[in-house]
Formats: sequence, C-alpha cells, structure tokens
Amino acid sequence: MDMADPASKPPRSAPRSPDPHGSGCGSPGLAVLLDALRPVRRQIILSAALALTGTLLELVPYLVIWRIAVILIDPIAGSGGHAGIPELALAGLAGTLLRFAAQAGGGIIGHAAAFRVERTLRQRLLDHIGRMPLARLDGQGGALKKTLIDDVGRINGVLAHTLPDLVSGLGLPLVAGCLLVWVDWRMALASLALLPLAVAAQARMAAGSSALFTRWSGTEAAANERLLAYVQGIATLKAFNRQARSLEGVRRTVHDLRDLAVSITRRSRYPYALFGLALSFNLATILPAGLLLHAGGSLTLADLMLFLALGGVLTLPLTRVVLAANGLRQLAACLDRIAALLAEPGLPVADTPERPDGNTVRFESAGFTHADGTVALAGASLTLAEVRITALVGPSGAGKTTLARLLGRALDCTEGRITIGGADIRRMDPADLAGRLSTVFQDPVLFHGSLADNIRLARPGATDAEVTAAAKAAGADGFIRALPQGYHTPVGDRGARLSGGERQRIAIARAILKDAPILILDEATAHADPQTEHEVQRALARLARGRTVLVIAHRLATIERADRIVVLCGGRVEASGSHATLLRVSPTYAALRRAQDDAARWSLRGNAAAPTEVRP
Ligand SMILES: Nc1ncnc2c1ncn2[C@@H]1O[C@H](COP(=O)(O)OP(=O)(O)OP(=O)(O)O)[C@@H](O)[C@H]1O
Repeated sequence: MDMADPASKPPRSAPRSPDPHGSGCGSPGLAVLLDALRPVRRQIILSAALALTGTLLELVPYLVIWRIAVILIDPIAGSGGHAGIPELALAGLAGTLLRFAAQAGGGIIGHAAAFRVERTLRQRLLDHIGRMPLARLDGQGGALKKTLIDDVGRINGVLAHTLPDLVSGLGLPLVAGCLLVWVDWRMALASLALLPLAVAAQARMAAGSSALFTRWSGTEAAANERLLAYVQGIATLKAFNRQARSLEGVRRTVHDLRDLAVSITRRSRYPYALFGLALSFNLATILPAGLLLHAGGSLTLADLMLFLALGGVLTLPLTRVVLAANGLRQLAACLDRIAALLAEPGLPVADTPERPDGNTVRFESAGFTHADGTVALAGASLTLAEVRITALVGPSGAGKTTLARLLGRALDCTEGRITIGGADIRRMDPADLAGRLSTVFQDPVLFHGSLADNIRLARPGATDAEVTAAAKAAGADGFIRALPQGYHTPVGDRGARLSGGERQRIAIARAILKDAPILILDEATAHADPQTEHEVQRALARLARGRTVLVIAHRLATIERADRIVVLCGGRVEASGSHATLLRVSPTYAALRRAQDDAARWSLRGNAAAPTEVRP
C-alpha cells in the first residue's frame, strides 16, 4: 500500500445502519427493537402466552358459578340435585391456582427477558458511543443520558408490563365475547352495546395526540435541560448572585409543562369520562335486555346471572389496551432516538490494520475543521521524535488541544494525516493505538470507586504493589496514605473530593502504570504547587525516558528543557527548535515569553504594565 497516498484505500466506515443483522423492516426503531428481541424471543413469546393463559383462567370462576347456577336453579338443564357441584368447585379452585401460577411465571420470565434486552441494548449503545468521534459527543450529556437510561428503560417497561397488559386486555374480551355469543348472541350484543361509544370517545382523544405528545416531549426536554444547567451551575450563579434570575427561567419552563398538562387534561376530560363509563357500565344495557328476555321465557335465570356477572366486566380490560397503546406510542419515539444514536457513524476502522514500526509520530499537513466551519488546525506538519520530548506551545485557541485529540483519534483529521511508526493511525487497530498512548489531561476525570481502582484503570491486572509504585512515582503516595482509608478511599463524582493537584497526580500514576510508549501531557502540572511540581516533574522525567513525549504547556518555564519546542499559531506550525532559537526566530514564542514575564511581575496592587497580548 502506498502510504503517501492516504486516499489509495479508503478506510471502511463503521456500519451506519441500526439494523446490522438485516431485520428488513421499514422503521429503523422497530429494526433496533426486533434485533434486541432476537435472543429472548422465546422467553417473550412464553411470557405473553402465560399472560394470556392467566387471563383466560380468570374466566373459570365465572363459568363455575354459571354451571353451579344451572345445576341448582335451572329446572330444565340442571339435574335437580347437587351432582357435579364438588367437581365444579374443585375445577374453580384449580383454575384459580393455575391462573396465579401462569401470571407469576409469565411475569418472572417477562421481567428476566426485559432486563436482558435492557442490558444488551445499553451495552450496544455504550459500545457504539465508544466508537463515535468524541467531538460528536461534546455537550450531548443530557440527550445521551435520556437515550441510555430513560429510553432503554422504557423498553424494559413495555416488555415486562405493557405487552402482558396488551395480550390480556385484548384476549379476555375476545374469548369472553365469543363465549357469551355462544351462550346467547342477543345478550352478547346487549353486553357490547356501549362499545361504539367507547371507540368514538377514544378516537376523539387520539385525534391530534401525537402532535401533543411531541410538544410534551419537547417541553419536558427543555425543562430538564434548564433544571440540569441550573443545578450544575449553582456555585457560579451563587457567586454572581444570579440564582434567583436563573431559577426564574427554570420556573418558567416547569410552568410551561404544567400549563400543557392542564390543557391536555382539559381537552380530553369529557371523552375520557365517556370512555370509562361506556366500558364499565354495561349493566345499563344488560339488565333491561336480560329481564325482558327472561320475562319472555327465552333466557334462563342461570344465563341471566352469567351475563350480569361476566357481561358487566366484558369490556373493562380494553382500558388496559388503551393505556398499552399509549405506552407503545411513547416507545416508538424512544426507539427512534435509540436508532438515531446507533445510526451515528463511528470512527472509520481499517479492514486490515497496519502495525507501526516504532513510535515516531508524524503530523503530515494535519488539519481539522469543525462542523460549524471553525478551522482548529490548518495543516500542521511536525514530528515527535522517538525517545524525545517535544513541547507544544502557542496562544489560546492555536489548536494545541485539537492536535492532541487528533493523535488519540478523539477526532479524525479532515485533511492530511498522522502516522505512528509509518502507519496511518486511521488504519491501525484501535486497541493497538489506544495501547500505545497515555494521556494526562488538564482536568482529569476520576470515576466512582476507590483511589486504587482509579489508578488501576490504566491496567486492570496490576497488583497492589504495582499500583503503589506508580502512585509513589507520581508523588501521590503521600497524600493517599494520609487519607483515613488510604488507597481504599472512595472517590466521588469527577473526583470532587480531591484537589485539582491531587487529581492530576492520580492521573499521572495511571499513565505511569499504563507504561505506554507515547505520552501526551496536556498541562499536566498546571494544578501542582511548587513543591509537588518539582516531585511530579522528576517523576515525569523518569517516565518520559525511552518514550515519545508530547507536552502541551502554557507555562514556558516547564518545557524549556524539552528536546524540541514547536510553536503553534493560528492552527499552523510557526517555528520549532530550542528555547534559545525560538526566542530569536519566533515572534509568537517571544510574545508568549514576554506575556509570561509580565504576568510574573504583575501584582494585585496594579503596578505592572499592560499585559502583552498574544494572538492565535
Ligand atoms: N466544538 C467546537 N466547535 C467549534 N470550534 C471549536 C470547537 N472546539 C474548539 N474550537 C475552536 O478550535 C480552535 C482551537 O481550539 P483548541 O482547543 O485546540 O486550542 P488550544 O490551543 O488548545 O487552546 P487553549 O490553550 O485555550 O486550550 C479554537 O478557535 C476553538 O475556539
């Protein structure tokens, strides 16, 4: 393959389709659901069958009472004695026990399958998110949470509850209706006489409901977003005494939600009342029709009793169907969101990965332009020599972070390319690339778990001794041991209970433990105090030995001893060389140096000259 021509073999894109197994069904959301259901389809069918069986067994007591009534009071059909009643009573008891067994069994199997689908789908989404360019995920925390937690959770609810409700809500009226038609079709018609009213009321409620549901989802999302922003920014808002004003915005969105709920309720109150009445008040038609037919001698008392008991509740389960239909409508929106996320393209992966020869990193006219057209890196060419420290400096916005993100494939170059040991990183096995890189970010994230767990993240199989050695080398062992639970101390969200400098030392310990051949230090010592910084610098110097190192630093003092300093300005490499050389040849470097000297002399009493401005 010609490495000079990156276009010679375009990398294969990760599948865009949310239907990789080819469910062949029109809606992407439905395809996702069918795909997720495939491994548990037997359990789902069994759970639905048991739900239906349990529902049909609900009819047994009615039938038993009816047959007993026939025996006791019907002079023609009954035998006149009590023969058969004990058997019927036993059948009633057995039917009831079986009904509980079927419903419990169906519930257990359905829940187990639903949780399995939930877990599998969530894992699939997490894997997919892991393959997506990080830039695509920036600022998407709220939406991702909604899809990963709420939408996937709703699928669980539908499989475990809505589906059995739907099966029983449709099955019971259908079978009971057939039975009643068989007993007496005229009375069956009387039992269903109010059904058209219920259907009309439901149609009235359904008209325009999907537009309302979309409006509701939008208003709810806006309220959630405002609330989340308020809670996350409460410290800053308090500092500027703006919490009342910001809370007003939250209150407004919550009020919008309330107003919408009220208007939806108002709009549907009469149809809803009519719907409930029509389904639950069959006696209004059964009783007069039954009495008339009984008086006319064409309906036995036992049959009249059956219709009064069973006909009265015949259509009631249809309310479950309506609720289930609402649940399914909401599920469709959830599935669409899940399918849309799965349809987001992942970073392209090569069919036949290339293996780098060494760890020299080359940026070859590497450029990156954001979707909004902002050029973050405009064709930068530089080499990170193996076993050397290359420092990257430049004013804010020059593209330093972008360059580091491109190397880790958090983003892919929109022009040019990056190679490691001669291999285009887009054609490397992602695991190989990840294994070769260690990054210490400006603001490292610590996860739930102990401090030891957080260090071990870099190498899950590391022994306690290796974790401690890494922490010692990072200058973290001292403060960790000073904590009451030492290495077992739990860490809160984003390591909130540790200071910035402490979090950074944990991140450095991770990098030390990972022992990757290429190291990216993004302002790694920014939070450290002078004493700690000295320790950390020594640890980093030890760690850097024998590795390809890229240091991104604003404080020039920390990188003066780098093997080579590269000055980035406006997304391009302006110059590179030693500190002394750059002071002569790079106006940006000289300006940065002056700005830093100004800052060092600056005091709160305001005796310094105006700070030097450095433009990207
Ligand atoms: N998501 C984004 N969308 C659009 N433009 C962006 C985005 N992220 C960064 N940029 C822009 O890209 C340019 C380079 O940003 P980058 O973060 O790489 O600079 P930097 O040199 O690391 O800056 P700093 O030293 O302040 O961290 C900047 O102009 C920045 O505003």
